[in-house]
Amino acid sequence: MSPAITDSPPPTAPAPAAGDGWALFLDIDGTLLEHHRDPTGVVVDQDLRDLLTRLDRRLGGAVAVISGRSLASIDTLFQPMRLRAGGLFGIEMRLSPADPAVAAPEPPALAALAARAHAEFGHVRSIVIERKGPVLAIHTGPAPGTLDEVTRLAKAALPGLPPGYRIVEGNVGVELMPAQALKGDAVGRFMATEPFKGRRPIFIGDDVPDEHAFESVHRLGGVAVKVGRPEQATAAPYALADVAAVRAWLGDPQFPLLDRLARQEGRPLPATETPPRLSRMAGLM
Ligand SMILES: O=P(O)(O)OC[C@H]1O[C@H](O[C@H]2O[C@H](CO)[C@@H](O)[C@H](O)[C@H]2O)[C@H](O)[C@@H](O)[C@@H]1O
Repeated sequence: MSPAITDSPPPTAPAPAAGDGWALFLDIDGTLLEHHRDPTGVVVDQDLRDLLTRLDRRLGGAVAVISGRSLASIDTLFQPMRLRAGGLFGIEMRLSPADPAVAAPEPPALAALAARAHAEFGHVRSIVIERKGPVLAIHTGPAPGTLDEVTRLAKAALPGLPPGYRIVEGNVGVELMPAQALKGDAVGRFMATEPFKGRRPIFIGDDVPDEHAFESVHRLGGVAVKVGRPEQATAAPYALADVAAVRAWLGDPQFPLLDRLARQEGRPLPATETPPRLSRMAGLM
């Protein structure tokens, strides 16, 4: 943790400059990008590339995406950019932008489950089966009832998968993943390396796997921000309404929350001082 941030500044001290002492971790789908029925249908616009480039420069390179997508998928989306990234919930790590995207292998039992899912659900238009090596996603979208059926199939297959596999039920589907697929661990690995080391992490995410990262940044003295779905329980004490709000907040040249948090170190923000675009989740702080 950065001494410059953990040592509360005296009340009269100026707020630290926006780029000092912070590291930024961003989920992709539902946080930086609006959802699309087909995972390959989302498009990264030039504004987002420019925003990430500016943030990276401002935070001295301490910016990474932590996603359920594979590194190859992240590279395809953001090309020609090469981001620091934790892909497949941290199974595929790229700690430095110079590192290549190395794909993790698919266990045979998971390939067999993917084939079964295709046989059972391949005809359902709303269902998309995404094979990502050691992680299998079955996206159900908003179709009523299909989530239950898909979850039943995944649960029945679980005992046949390698030890440690688990099912994560997300907002619009299920993902089967090995034990080491934990976004919080990916954050921890970045935080142990330059240029993240000694900084204070911020994680912004919208879905169930992001909760592990929220808890991780809390342990590291950081800040967790949940996007959307205010009705869901979350470990994140801060909230942004949607993708547009995330991008507007990240794009604000003043970084208002960061400066304010630094001034308020160790004390919750009074409700009246909550910045307008970033609201605290009711009852969580
Ligand atoms: O951790 P994230 O960056 O949020 O990635 C989570 C999953 O995102 C993608 O799936 C989700 O978004 C798709 C595009 O909007 C949508 O079609 C799908 O229903 C959502 O589940 C991605 O395809 C997955 O591999 C990620 O695990």
